[in-house]
Amino acid sequence: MDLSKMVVEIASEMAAETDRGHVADYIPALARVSPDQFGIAVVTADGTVHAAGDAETPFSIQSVSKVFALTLALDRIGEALWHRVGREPSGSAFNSIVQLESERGIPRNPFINAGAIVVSDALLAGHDARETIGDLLRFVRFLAEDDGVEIDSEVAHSEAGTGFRNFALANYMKAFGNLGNAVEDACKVYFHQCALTMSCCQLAKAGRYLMTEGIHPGSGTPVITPERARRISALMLTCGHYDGSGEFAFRVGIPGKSGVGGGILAIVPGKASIAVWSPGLNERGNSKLGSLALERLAERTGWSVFTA
Ligand SMILES: NC(=O)CC[C@H](N)C(=O)O
Repeated sequence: MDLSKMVVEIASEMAAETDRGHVADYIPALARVSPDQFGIAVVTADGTVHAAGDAETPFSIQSVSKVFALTLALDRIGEALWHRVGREPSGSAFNSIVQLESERGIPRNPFINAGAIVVSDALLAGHDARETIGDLLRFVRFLAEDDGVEIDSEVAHSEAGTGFRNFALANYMKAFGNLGNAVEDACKVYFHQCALTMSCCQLAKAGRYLMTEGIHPGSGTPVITPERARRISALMLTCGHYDGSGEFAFRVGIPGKSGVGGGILAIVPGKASIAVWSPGLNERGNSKLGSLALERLAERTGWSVFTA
């Protein structure tokens, strides 16, 4: 299998697609991004990077960051985190508030907005928001082995200025006693983590620890236990695309986490860490061409968590 050729082919197929979805416009700073872009990067177990298209262009990783925040939170807080956030797919939109009322402020999973705000709150644990944001940035730079990873403060402020739904989710959970810190601080951490800016190459490198059962390939040190790495991947498969998670699992068959910036991080255990990016989204807020590209890559490589 010639992966380098395959990613180049997929990138040129995506360039020819005319139906590219719609760029997220509810965050003003994201509305300006051109939908014409597409990038793909595949890092294999031996460390080789196969990339094509706009694979070096930085983009706002948005909800893909929920994977890294969850990893850090599990490492810091451990299993106690699961008292505050569930592990079930929500079947609802990523920013829905509906289930929180009958489920008493406990979000269904860490990959919807409400769940990620709880994770941000858990990471804060009484620390200063700036310090926590700095910790997250350093963690992602370490994972990617790249100090060029940045947080785009314009995106973070743009989102804070229009993030009424996220503030509503945080306030609602605070009312149920499921937020230990001030709503403003938990949301500040959340908005800044969403504003992490990475290229496909950086993102695929950052995701390698999930391909290698929790080991950071650069240093050989554990980022997280093998059991937790498997569980994070399980959550990516069941919850990583919100109410489009079933469809993604059906079409692609590997764990993936999407973000409204148009990025998706996908993991083939033991084989590859993949990042795709195209800013146009489908009706569930997942990258339209990113999903299509992963479907084609999975088809052509035979990669799936359902086959040996
Ligand atoms: N699905 C997403 O990527 C959502 C993240 C975005 N920052 C929001 O809170 O709305």
